[in-house]
Amino acid sequence: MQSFSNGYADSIVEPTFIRVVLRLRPLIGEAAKLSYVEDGFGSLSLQDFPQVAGKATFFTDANDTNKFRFNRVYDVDVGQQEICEDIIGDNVTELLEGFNVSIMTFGSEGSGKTYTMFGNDREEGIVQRMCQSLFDQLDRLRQDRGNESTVSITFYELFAENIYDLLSIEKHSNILKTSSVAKTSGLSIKGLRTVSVNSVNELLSCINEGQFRRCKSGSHHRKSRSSSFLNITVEQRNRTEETMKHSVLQLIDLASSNKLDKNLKHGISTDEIKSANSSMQNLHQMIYELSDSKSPLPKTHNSKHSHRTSRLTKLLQQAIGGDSKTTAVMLSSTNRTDRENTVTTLSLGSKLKSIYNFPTQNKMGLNSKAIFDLSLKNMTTRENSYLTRIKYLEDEVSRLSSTIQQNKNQVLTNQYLTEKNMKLKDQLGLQRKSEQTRKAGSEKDGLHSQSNEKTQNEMSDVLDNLMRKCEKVIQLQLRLDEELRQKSQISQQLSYKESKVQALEAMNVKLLEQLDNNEHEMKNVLNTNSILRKEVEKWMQLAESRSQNVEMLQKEFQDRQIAGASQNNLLFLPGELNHVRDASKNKKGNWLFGNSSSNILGSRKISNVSTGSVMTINSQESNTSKASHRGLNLHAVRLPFGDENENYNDKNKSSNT
Ligand SMILES: Nc1ncnc2c1ncn2[C@@H]1O[C@H](COP(=O)(O)OP(=O)(O)OP(=O)(O)O)[C@@H](O)[C@H]1O
Repeated sequence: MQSFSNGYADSIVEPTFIRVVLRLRPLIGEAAKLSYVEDGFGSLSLQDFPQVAGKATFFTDANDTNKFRFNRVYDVDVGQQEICEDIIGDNVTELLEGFNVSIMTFGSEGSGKTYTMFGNDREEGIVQRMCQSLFDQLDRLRQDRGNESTVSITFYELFAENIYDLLSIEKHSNILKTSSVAKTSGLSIKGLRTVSVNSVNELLSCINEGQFRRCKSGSHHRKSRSSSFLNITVEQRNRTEETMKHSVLQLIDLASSNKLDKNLKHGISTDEIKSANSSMQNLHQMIYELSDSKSPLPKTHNSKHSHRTSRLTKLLQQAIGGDSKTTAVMLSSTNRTDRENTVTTLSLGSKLKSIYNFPTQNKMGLNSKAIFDLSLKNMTTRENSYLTRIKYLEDEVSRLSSTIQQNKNQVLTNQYLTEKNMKLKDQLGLQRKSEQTRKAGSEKDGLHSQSNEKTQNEMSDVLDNLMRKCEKVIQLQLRLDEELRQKSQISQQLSYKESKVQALEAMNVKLLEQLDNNEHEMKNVLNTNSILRKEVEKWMQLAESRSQNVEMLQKEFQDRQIAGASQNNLLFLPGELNHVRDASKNKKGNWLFGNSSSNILGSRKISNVSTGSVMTINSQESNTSKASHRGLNLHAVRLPFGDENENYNDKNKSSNT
């Protein structure tokens, strides 16, 4: 490879081909797919494409007509991250070594140029990833080698051969003036804003601002036909090594390469369509010319001439055939209906791949004259940018001061009118008084002429009229005051009532809470009651069954006692009790009757007898005793219930013993 000097001491120029990669865009919806074969070595063959409209010039190789060669082909299924990282590759490192770097996207409408360069809401593009990598590496160089660096950017778009500043501080950016640089066949843009940034966030927010302005500046076709140029300038100084590096990263999102039909409506004027089409045509032509030139010599007469045809080609002077390390990203559709555009893109890509660039390492000794020239140039650019900003701010200040002045004048006029009004009122009062005095005087004297009297009468009428009006105004004012007072009273009452309503509502809430509590307690009591009721029923059933048992036992006992008595020959004289002493202590029961000799005479159920176990009644005292029983003691024994029987048996036993 031949080397050339670029004019700076120690700078080496190494001619190198532009790196060209191809990204195939996935199909949208149900579109029919172009059949192609990617051989894995950067060659793409279109299978169903023998020729397009006879444009054999599109083919890269006369013997191998369908083959287009690239440095790499990314098929439809390769993701954004992998593509971006591969494209960025060593570019940031080379930039920081002092080489200018250019990356440009190229393709027809909707092929994914902006998506690949700037990404979208969900995925970052080349720009974001490169900016991050740039600041990461600058940080590392500062820490490891003590490099001091400054980063500044310009961001503009070219639409229909007009340049607009995307970082302009004006709301609507104007067309910027340009002048050709004879030496380099490049373009100098006047009044372009340069912004210095200190962090990746500052840089990205500037870029987002510009990109937002570009997308919002008009119809989709306007954006599609515009090319954006993002230039990031990096300056690094190393005081230990006494070197300085200066490099520019150019990120170019080119306008769509397909022609726009000027007979259709696109939301842009016919002139603009014409200009955009011819601008793109010039670029295609330049690419063909440069690729045909087999000479690796930089800046030949031909190459300079090729760049001069339009502003677009002049702006691409550094990237195509210039001093940049350039990567061209060709974006292509795989849709069968886009075949013609695809072939154009593939052909241009193949052509670009055969163009020489002449990357130069811009590294200088710190004491060299070049560094001062460069610093001077940078300072001039910055000064221009500051001057533009200062001018804008001055305009703003003067606009605001004139608004303030207008407001001030208005206030002064108001003050003046109020004062004048007051004076007139005073004058009116004085005139009225003097008129009254004069009237009184003239009545006294009777010397006034009739005409004077008439004038005076008229004046006095006018004055009266005015006074009446004034009085009316005063009355109206008073009425207004009164109404206002009433309104304020009503509003006070209303607020009082509102507060009362609020208090009542609060009370209501409390009462409802209490009611809830009571209901809850009531439920608890009812539950307890039902449990108790069940208990009582259980106990009653138990009592019932016991009383049945007792009755059975009692009966058994009675039967046994009678049987026992007959066995022991116990004899009772038959008797009858009908005498009751204490009714409250009486109990129903079966009683045995007998005489003092313990003979059971009989058993009888009686209703009213004392609960005492044994009653002894002298039959002689009894009113009801029968004659046959007189002189005998009658014993009556109540047969006890249940457990009472046992006591009785015990007693009986003890009395027997
Ligand atoms: N490889 C891809 N994968 C997924 N979506 C893509 C791809 N390429 C492009 N798109 C989507 O297609 C749409 C058009 O892409 P983009 O705007 O990047 O195209 P363009 O070439 O810049 O178009 P134009 O020149 O008209 O401005 C966008 O919504 C984008 O997100």
